[in-house]
Amino acid sequence: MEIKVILVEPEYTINLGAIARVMKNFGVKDLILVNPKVSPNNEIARKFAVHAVEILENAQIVETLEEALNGTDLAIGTSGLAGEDYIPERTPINPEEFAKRLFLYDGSVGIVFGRESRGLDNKELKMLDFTVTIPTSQEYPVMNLSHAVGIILYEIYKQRLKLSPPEIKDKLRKSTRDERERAVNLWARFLDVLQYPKDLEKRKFYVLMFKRFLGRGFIYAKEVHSIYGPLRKATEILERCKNDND
Ligand SMILES: C[S@@+](CC[C@H](N)C(=O)[O-])C[C@H]1O[C@@H](n2cnc3c(N)ncnc32)[C@H](O)[C@@H]1O
Repeated sequence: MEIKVILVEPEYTINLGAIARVMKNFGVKDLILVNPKVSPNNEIARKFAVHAVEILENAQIVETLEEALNGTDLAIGTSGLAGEDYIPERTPINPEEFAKRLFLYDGSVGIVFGRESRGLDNKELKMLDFTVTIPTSQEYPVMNLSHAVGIILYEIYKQRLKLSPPEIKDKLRKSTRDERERAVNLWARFLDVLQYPKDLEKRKFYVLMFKRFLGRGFIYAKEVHSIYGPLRKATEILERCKNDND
């Protein structure tokens, strides 16, 4: 499993440095910066990175979150605002639960952190498979960006220590984003042919729920493949019935 830390529009050099340092502490090397507001090679960032300047030097800079997610099989958002359960983009799991499930996974995982000023918006969270929220005091739930990165990487590191490499390798292969996306598209097509629900917004919501369900479940490739056939068949039968009736 390969982990990438993705920072969306980071605003403070001190945080960049502190994040590079904590990444190295927990053995994570890949840093992607989406449209950063400060340079990773700034003197202050380098000073706070201490022995991890190479992480700043090798950081990949991209313009959009889409670009950053290219090549990731699983993309996780992080938010201090857990929100209500009925806001799907913000229905969270905690970092420990996330880290445990992560090690059943083989692919490339992008962990996305938001801006210091306003976090990630719902449109960005929608692009991700699910959200992780660190439980904190309700009096002040939103953490400093670099502290949040540290806690999540620490939880992953703890799990890494528990599992030996051969055990990890023996696990079945987990589904990739593309494989799950294919199932989501088939589900969307099925609902379109079924014309259910009539309300298009509601239909889109059902598709989003299906995507969340697949993402949060850490589904095996074999499992997701087993959805394709029945969905495709059901859609074909429905289409045929419709054509016969026309
Ligand atoms: C300073 S916070 C953003 C604060 C912003 N005012 C907001 O309301 O979202 C910057 C980033 O740190 C991470 N973060 C902060 N608190 C967190 C928490 N309790 N759990 C998970 N991530 C958190 C998230 O990635 C967040 O986007």
